[in-house]
Amino acid sequence: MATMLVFAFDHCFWTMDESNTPKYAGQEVVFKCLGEGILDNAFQGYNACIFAYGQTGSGKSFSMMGNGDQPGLIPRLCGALFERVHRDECEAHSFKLEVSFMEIYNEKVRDLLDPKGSRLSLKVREHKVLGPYVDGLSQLAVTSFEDIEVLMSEGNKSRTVAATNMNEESSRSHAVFSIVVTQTLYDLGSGNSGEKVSKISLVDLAGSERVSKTGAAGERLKEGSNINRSLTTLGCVISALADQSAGKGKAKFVPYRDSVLTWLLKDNLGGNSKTAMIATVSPAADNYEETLSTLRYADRAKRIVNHAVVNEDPNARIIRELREEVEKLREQLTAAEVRGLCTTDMEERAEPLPVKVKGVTLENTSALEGMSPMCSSTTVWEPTAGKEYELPKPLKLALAGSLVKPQSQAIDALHALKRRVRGVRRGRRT
Ligand SMILES: Nc1ncnc2c1ncn2[C@@H]1O[C@H](COP(=O)(O)OP(=O)(O)OP(=O)(O)O)[C@@H](O)[C@H]1O
Repeated sequence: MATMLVFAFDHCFWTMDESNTPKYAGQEVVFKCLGEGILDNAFQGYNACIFAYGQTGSGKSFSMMGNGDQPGLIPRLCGALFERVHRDECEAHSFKLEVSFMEIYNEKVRDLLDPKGSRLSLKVREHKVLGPYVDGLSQLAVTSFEDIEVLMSEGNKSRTVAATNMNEESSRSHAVFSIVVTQTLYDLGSGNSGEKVSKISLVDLAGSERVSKTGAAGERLKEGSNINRSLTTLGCVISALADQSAGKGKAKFVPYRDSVLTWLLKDNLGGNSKTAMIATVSPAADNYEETLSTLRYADRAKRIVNHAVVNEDPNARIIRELREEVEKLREQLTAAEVRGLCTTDMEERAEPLPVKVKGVTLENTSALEGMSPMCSSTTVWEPTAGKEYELPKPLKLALAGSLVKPQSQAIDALHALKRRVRGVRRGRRT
């Protein structure tokens, strides 16, 4: 009897035949599904990560980097990142973007953006607060998408690739492309500022493979066993974290340190990061074992629950909260204007007042239902009728039979906001 295996996933992208338009999910579709969410998270101040896992030749590099005609997630993300930066940049909000690109080859870290082009391996160290990091890794400031494009292309050229039986240009290393986005928020009134930092890590893993299939010998064999070692450790880390998330082994040891890859991705795998995994599988007939193994990996990874937090300092948090409040108030005011509901009367009233329209007093203001008047304090302009109605003071309009006072609520909230700002400033002075 056939066994049915069930695997969980969030999206499935079919990329086998471009001519099959209804089914085919191109690079743009993958970006819209995964990339845009990751970008939103990063702008909110969360760390974010996408990593691609799969058998050699199954499309990891294609998904992450793509090619000239079909750019993958990394270039699309970078393009969209700059679009948003240019849209949001203003006097009260500035951005700093820094890029690094490294590969982990035979358990050693190499800087793919080293200006001197040295192939020296760099040391991994641990910071008490920030966790594991690569000592001496270039972190280059970029101000445009073109800057990033140049760095990407330089880095890709330096990557260790080789031909195997299964892929002419097989990545023999794990590549980690990172962008650190630092947002500075300024409170123009008080001159205070705060920072929000997020790190986006985009990881193209080396292919999982069976030595017999890749035809590896000599140097390729050594690479292969190191690749498999780090991917096996990744599997163990994912399993331990999945068990922890399921409450099965709270104190279960997570072997992050058993490979450089898992050590450096510690936060992305089980900590402060919103992480997505792309599992690539190939339709070739004899790939059953590899496909099964990839799906098992992905299924376990999906069970991990990370605990991401917004990386912001206290000043940035206060400025953000105040801005959110101002935004909410603006929305309330706009909604009031759009719905034509306004009041010059700050006091609560249970009943609508009679409204005088061109000398005629309307006892029931629901007669104005369906109109969309634009209000000033004493007149109502009804654009479709081309008429201006004069209104007595104090005034309150009730459309659709309901009495609301959005403007007064908004003003109350603004007063509360001002009191809070004053309180914050006073608190900071003392
Ligand atoms: N969805 C796809 N559409 C078109 N071409 C693809 C697709 N996926 C992969 N390819 C092509 O297949 C070849 C192998 O893909 P790729 O290099 O991305 O595999 P990989 O998983 O990164 O392999 P490795 O682990 O050996 O580096 C490349 O020439 C790539 O352009």
